[in-house]
Amino acid sequence: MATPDFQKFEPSPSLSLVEGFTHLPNFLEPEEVQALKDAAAAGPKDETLSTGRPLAATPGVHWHGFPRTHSWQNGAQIASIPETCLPALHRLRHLGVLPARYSFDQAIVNFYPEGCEGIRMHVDRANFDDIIVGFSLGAAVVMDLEPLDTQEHDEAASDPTRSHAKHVLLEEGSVYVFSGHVRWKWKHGIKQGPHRYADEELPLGERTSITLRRLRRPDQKESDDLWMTHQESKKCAQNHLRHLQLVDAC
Ligand SMILES: O=C(O)CCC(=O)C(=O)O
Ligand SMILES: [Fe+2]
Repeated sequence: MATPDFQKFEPSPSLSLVEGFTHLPNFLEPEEVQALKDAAAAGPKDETLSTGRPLAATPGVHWHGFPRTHSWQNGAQIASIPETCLPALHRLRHLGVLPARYSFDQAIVNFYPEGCEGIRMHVDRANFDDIIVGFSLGAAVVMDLEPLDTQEHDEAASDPTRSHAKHVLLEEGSVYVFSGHVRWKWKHGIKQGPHRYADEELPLGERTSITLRRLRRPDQKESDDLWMTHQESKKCAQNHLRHLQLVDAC
């Protein structure tokens, strides 16, 4: 794979529509897009496939919306989702978009069939920590962002230079990062297609997103590894549970 050109991806303020939101179009190299598509097509290695959106409060890779029972192609030389995401996560860390020593332990692979209803406006659950990273594969869509606070909403709406809702074009290979204000104080969602962006109708097609998260735990240890192993993450979760039981018992 070619050496990445970090200069090319320098995040500029114009890429941040809302405080805490970073959008990096074309951030993934074509080889990375292909490797992620292959990993998504191969399906879960040993993780359970879910069709709805359960709590997903456990570490590992969770698969949502896949139309078929998707079984790992045994013996295929295909890297796992976390392994495939790592180079791009390293670049994000190098650019300062991800803080040093912040690690992930969960990925949600969402499949959106062509013309599906998208994903309703929501704030990502509080059992996930401050930073959520999303990779886009397949058809381009528009993600809507809207403040939760009606005051912020009204102020923005009365200022002609700011629209109360923001719209981001998520093309294949783009990466977005939610943290801080936008993570906790804004909601986001994707409407049913076809979408319009800059007066053009976007072609319909299937799309897969991969969002990387970290389960929130008070005793979270900092790590140089970008992906916390299952074992470490499980130990951390057990400690958290013990901590909660102790608190409950008091
Ligand atoms: O498909 C996307 O990029 C967004 C997914 C999302 O918001 C979620 O899984 O919470
Ligand atoms: Fe979300």
